[in-house]
Amino acid sequence: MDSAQQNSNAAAGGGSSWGAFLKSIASFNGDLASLTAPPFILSGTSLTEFSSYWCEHPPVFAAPAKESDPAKRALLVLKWFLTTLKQQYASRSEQYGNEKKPLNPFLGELFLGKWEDEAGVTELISEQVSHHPPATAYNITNLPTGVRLEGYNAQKASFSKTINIKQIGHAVLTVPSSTSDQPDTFLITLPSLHIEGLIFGSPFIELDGASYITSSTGYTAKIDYSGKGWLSGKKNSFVASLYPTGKEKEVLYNVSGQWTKSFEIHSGAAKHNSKSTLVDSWDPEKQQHTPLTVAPIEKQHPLESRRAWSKVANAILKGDLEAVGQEKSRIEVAQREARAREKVEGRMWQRRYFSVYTDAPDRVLTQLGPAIGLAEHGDADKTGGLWRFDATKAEKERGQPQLSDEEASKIAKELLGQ
Ligand SMILES: CC(C)CCC[C@@H](C)[C@H]1CC[C@H]2[C@@H]3[C@@H](O)C=C4C[C@@H](O)CC[C@]4(C)[C@H]3CC[C@]12C
Repeated sequence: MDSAQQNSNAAAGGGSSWGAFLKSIASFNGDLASLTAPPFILSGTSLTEFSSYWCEHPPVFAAPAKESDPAKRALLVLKWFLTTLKQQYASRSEQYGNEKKPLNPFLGELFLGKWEDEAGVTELISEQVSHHPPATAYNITNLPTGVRLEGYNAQKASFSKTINIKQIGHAVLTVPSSTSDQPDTFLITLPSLHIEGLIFGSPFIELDGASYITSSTGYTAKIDYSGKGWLSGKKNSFVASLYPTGKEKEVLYNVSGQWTKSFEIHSGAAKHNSKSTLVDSWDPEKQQHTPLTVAPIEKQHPLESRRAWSKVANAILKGDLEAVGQEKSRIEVAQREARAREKVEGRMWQRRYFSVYTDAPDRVLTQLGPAIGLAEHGDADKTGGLWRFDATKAEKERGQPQLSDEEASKIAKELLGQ
């Protein structure tokens, strides 16, 4: 019996808590962390890890740096964005047969790693920068080309027929220019999503609405998402177009397909137009992905995700729900105590790699936001601030010596109760 069948039996009431879970969803208050999900839905992976989904294919991420024509560069950025969707939104359901509920990161949680392949070294820094409201910030840099993605996001959930999730936040891709000192900047919005298959006990993600990428060189891409029964009748479908900003009808390239399967890029407004030619295509089945390298757990900082959550993750793997509860609550209690100490001592938790951008207004949002409906404030009130990568802090972190075992144990005790 495969996992979808098992879940479906569970959903039919085979002694599982799925029915109770569905009932609890119906009275859902919008707080995803508060959902008590049945064991098969629990994941031992924290949301801070999800930032790595932006770079499954580093050569595709870095490719825009080698293109000097601004329209073709914008197309390469759109292509890279589309190639990330499968891992971002379908990797758990493809691997396990159903979407899973990730671990809710604690403030200061880190996920650090790097990819090494023909694109050279690409570094990932992901940090939980806010707990109330929860927000994760990330910075990904391809060292040889300097192509850099930074962003932050939070999720706002609501219930209407199913769980609907709006992503708050945005990403900024910087691509060094071969002709000018000023790099090209691409402002990226994030798609909304909802959960399908809840009733059958095998939830999976479907994207909806539209998301945008707009560039400082004057090009905008609009991506329209649809599921089964909509535009193409196929799940995970999308159509995208790239046009000079403000001239939506003057389409230079159109892209269509399924973000979980393959897609084609054609010139002009329509795929089947006699003047349109096939420019490029992508089939994830035919592509190699580069695995992310993460330090072995014992070498990680105590606040690094896999080390901090290792006991919870092991308990989830064993299906030992009592231990899951105990280990999670150790972290939660220690975190509450840490916040209380900070309050008494009149200090704030220091983020290691990101700072709230206070020199308002933000240059990128002011310049590019209006073209795609993003406000200057970047929804900072819903993400605990407008977060930007702080290179000075990162440099300082790099210079830090490895913690001794005693120092690591002290941090783990004080901040994680371990
Ligand atoms: C399975 C369900 C019943 C429980 C709810 C789980 C819910 C909190 C999870 C499910 C999918 C998660 C999305 C995920 O698809 C991908 C991303 C992209 C990444 O860049 C940022 C996080 C985000 C939006 C996840 C948030 C948590 C979601 C909605």
